[in-house]
Amino acid sequence: MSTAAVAVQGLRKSYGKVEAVKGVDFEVAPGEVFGFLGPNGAGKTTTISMLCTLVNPTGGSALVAGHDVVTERDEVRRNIGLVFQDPTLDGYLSAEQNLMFHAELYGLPKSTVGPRIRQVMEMVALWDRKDAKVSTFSGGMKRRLEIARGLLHSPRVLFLDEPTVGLDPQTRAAIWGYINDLRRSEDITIFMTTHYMDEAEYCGRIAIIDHGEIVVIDSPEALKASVGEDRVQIQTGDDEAAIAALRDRFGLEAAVREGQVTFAVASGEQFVPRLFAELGMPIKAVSVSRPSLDDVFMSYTGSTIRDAESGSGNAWMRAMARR
Ligand SMILES: Nc1ncnc2c1ncn2[C@@H]1O[C@H](COP(=O)(O)OP(=O)(O)OP(=O)(O)O)[C@@H](O)[C@H]1O
Repeated sequence: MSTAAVAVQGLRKSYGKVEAVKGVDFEVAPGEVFGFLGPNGAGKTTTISMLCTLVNPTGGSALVAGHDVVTERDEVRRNIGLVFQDPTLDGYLSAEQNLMFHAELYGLPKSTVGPRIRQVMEMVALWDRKDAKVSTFSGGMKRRLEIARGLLHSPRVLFLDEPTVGLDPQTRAAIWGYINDLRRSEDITIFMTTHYMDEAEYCGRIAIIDHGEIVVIDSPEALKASVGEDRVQIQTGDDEAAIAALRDRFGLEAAVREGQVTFAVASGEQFVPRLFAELGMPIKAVSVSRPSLDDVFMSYTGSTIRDAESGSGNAWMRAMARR
């Protein structure tokens, strides 16, 4: 039997003709923070829903905490905590009452419930608001309370589906502070999905998922190192002419990404003086950046995550991708 916290083989899910997840394989080690990174519609929620036993797979297999998600659903559920995109807290109840309700659902021993509720609420800095109605909470406070609730029964694996979606940058950073603290204080594995690049940086390893398939799995550092080249973006008066000039004069393939002519070169800063001297047309602005997870995503899928979400990733860029 696998000792992995999560072990997935050939997992698939189709909704009619839509193949939401096309056969994914991966393992998550105990104690790891593992992230699924991909644009909206890539299949992240469907995968996490299968692992949490909320959706039945069409094919393949998955073990969570050593239990099969199809044949041992109750065991899986006892061993996992869930924080999903849509809040499921009861606004009419106080924060503490919401957690008590959850404790009852999970049949936690009465003697341990009080101290454990206090412990998890302190973890997310909400103990002083325990008697307040949840309807008076901000979005960030609700998400923190959901994380506390997800931890209440001491799960071995905590699943977070887009844990900071819709929150402002400061609140997102604070939530990540709590998640990192809890990883140190609780013996727990975290599986999360995100379409935020900066959020993926918090993960020990990430799987990039696109159109229902895992494109690559590695640590954020290794993925960035694998891209190697810098990203250069320029603004000129004529994007088409600039793309043609880059191809003709430098042999570079460029495309308009997020509104700017974008291409990759080995040493961007050294290339810029040549660009100004030899492009043969005025350049209004230029920026050079080291490979980010954005570039990793683009390199492996042929589209930036934002363009993929707006549906403007094109076939030409896909052809350029490494696959
Ligand atoms: N219940 C369903 N019935 C039909 N199609 C579905 C259903 N759930 C998901 N899909 C489709 O499966 C694909 C993957 O959706 P999924 O929600 O897993 O993506 P995602 O990466 O989690 O994106 P998001 O963050 O927007 O939820 C999409 O094409 C979606 O329209």
